[in-house]
Amino acid sequence: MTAKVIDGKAISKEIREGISKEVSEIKEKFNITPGLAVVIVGNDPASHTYVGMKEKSCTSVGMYSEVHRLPEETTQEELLQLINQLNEDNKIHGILVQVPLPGGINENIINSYIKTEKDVDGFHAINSGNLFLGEDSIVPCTPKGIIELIKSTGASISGKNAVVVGRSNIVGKPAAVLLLQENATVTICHSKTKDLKEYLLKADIVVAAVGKPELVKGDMIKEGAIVIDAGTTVVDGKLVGDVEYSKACEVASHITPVPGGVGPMTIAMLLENTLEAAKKKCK
Ligand SMILES: Nc1nc(=O)c2c([nH]1)NC[C@@H]1CN(c3ccc(C(=O)N[C@@H](CCC(=O)O)C(=O)O)cc3)C=[N+]21
Repeated sequence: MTAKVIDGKAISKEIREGISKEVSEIKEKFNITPGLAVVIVGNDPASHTYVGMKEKSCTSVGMYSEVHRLPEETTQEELLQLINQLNEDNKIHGILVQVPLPGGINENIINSYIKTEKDVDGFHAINSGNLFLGEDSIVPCTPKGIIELIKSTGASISGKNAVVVGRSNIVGKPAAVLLLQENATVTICHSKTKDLKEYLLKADIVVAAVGKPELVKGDMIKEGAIVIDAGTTVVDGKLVGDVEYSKACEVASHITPVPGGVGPMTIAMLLENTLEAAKKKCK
């Protein structure tokens, strides 16, 4: 079997075009321009690249974008002050604080200060709690994009064995909850899992989100599985996923490439969440 490539770049482009149309409509009808504020603290080059991409996508669909680049030595107190200011700013419908944050700043405390309706990352405890409960919530961008990519294959998720590798709050855990909501049988594997291969060989759907280059080998994948690779590690200046791509292509039915898979969808979902947040202000 040679896997079909799930083209995240093309799918996200279509989504962005739809968003762009909706942005023009609400500008015209309600005189509201959806606005996103991104906050980044410190000098991590990869994080600055991602933030630059978010800014560019935002303006390309006609949204308002502002980026706050803060120095490494920013205190939690100073960051909270900025969040409060953005919470009160009517131009801003979405606030995203890029993670990881420098040591000394508690991510969960920062996220808890963001107004829940502006929490376009879906990291606030109220949003993650509502997601967990199956209530309406803002859904974290990467996991939301992952579900869309799986659905783009036309396969149904219900009743499938899904294995999520990784248990981060931003990808693994919420991805597992969303898959469960779609009625998959979900297993979460992580660094302490005894025999990763044993679990993976039963998986009809694999979501790899650990950030360990090529941890998931081709021979760990079941014939015909759908493989979603959310890993993005830079190795020798090149972006590498969590899946041994060329080998996995020989067994999977569908697979996402890195780059060009989950990454662009994450940004499309961020725009979608920002648009939704702005639409709540349209009356
Ligand atoms: N509060 C917060 N929210 C996030 O959503 C968030 C974050 N912090 N911290 C870091 C991760 C990472 N992330 C990516 C987004 C897009 C690409 C992306 O579009 N990548 C392109 C290629 C990029 C390249 O070539 O370097 C691709 O995969 O095709 C990657 C990674 C969002 N994150």
